[in-house]
Amino acid sequence: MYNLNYQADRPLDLIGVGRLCIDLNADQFNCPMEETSSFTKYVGGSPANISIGASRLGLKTGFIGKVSDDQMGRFIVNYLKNDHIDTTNVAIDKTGAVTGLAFTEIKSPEDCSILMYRDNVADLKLSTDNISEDYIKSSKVLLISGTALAASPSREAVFLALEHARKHGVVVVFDLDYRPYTWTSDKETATYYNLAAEKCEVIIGTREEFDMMEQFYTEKNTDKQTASKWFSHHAEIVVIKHGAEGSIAYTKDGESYTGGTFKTKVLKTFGAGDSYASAFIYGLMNKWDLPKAMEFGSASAAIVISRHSCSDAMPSVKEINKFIDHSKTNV
Ligand SMILES: Nc1ncnc2c1ncn2[C@@H]1O[C@H](COP(=O)(O)OP(=O)(O)O)[C@@H](O)[C@H]1O
Ligand SMILES: O=C(O)C[C@@H](O)[C@H](O)C(=O)COP(=O)(O)O
Repeated sequence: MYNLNYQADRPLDLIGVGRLCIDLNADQFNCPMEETSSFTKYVGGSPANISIGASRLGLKTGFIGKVSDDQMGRFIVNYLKNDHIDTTNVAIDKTGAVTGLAFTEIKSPEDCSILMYRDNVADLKLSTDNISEDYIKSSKVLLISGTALAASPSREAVFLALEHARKHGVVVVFDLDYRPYTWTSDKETATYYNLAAEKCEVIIGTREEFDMMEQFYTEKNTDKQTASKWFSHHAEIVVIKHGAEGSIAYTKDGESYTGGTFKTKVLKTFGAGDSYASAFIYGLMNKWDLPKAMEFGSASAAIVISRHSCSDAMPSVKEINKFIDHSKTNV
């Protein structure tokens, strides 16, 4: 079992911090980017997707981020507001920075990739001046994502947010969200990821993401060895995701739980991790046991990968329960 203590008096359940971007998802399937001619626009960025997913599940959600001072920035803020996400701490960049764009390529359901345009992006301009201690202490959970650590001043903003969260008993969830092209040096990447992970109660990542953090080791760690390192810091739960093979969660008391996957009609693979995280966090906040929270995460992922978008596709509790019931009656 795990031990996460949420402060009961907080008006918000979860605050996401970091990237607010745009996904431009290919309208043509089974088609390389060179031949793709049209895209549909959605709000994107891993922490944005997770926060939207959490809000759809009924968690009272806020966001700390920075958007461009243009139509794209306004589109993002309006979308969050429509999804009942508090945007009072979403700042507007005044330096002429732009919104990050993620063009998705769907060559086949198993072969998807993302082409990111992230030069001079507003999300990485988030600074310590945009971090309010009062706001952070108004939440039970703070969700951070690794990409915001890629450059200053966003990096320092996240570390300040972590400082406030630890001071005020806000449970910190870290979705590793490693995007190589936002970083310039492998060693620098691992260094900052490890420094942030030390301060978090829940760490969620893929095997490859943990491998990146462990690049200084001479031998490859097993999942169990990877997880155990963090229990000597603040971690209560470490989740290691293995794509279509499922996930495994470790708890500080030495237990581990294997999470399966649901059969689904995969349209594209991106969005799996973000939907898994939002539904898994929902389970944790409802104090479910880990197998139930992992099943809920896995079902949400199965739904989202069968749909065109990540953010817009995030399901409600009712949809996830219906999907689980339907899947169980069809095995
Ligand atoms: N092909 C698939 N079919 C069913 N579920 C999947 C599939 N791929 C991923 N999932 C679910 O999504 C979760 C996260 O996926 P994963 O690919 O590991 O994360 P990320 O998207 O962050 O790389 C998995 O643990 C699993 O539950
Ligand atoms: O995070 C981004 O900037 C892009 C996302 O919006 C995107 O759609 C995606 O890659 C989702 O990531 P995943 O859930 O880890 O597959």
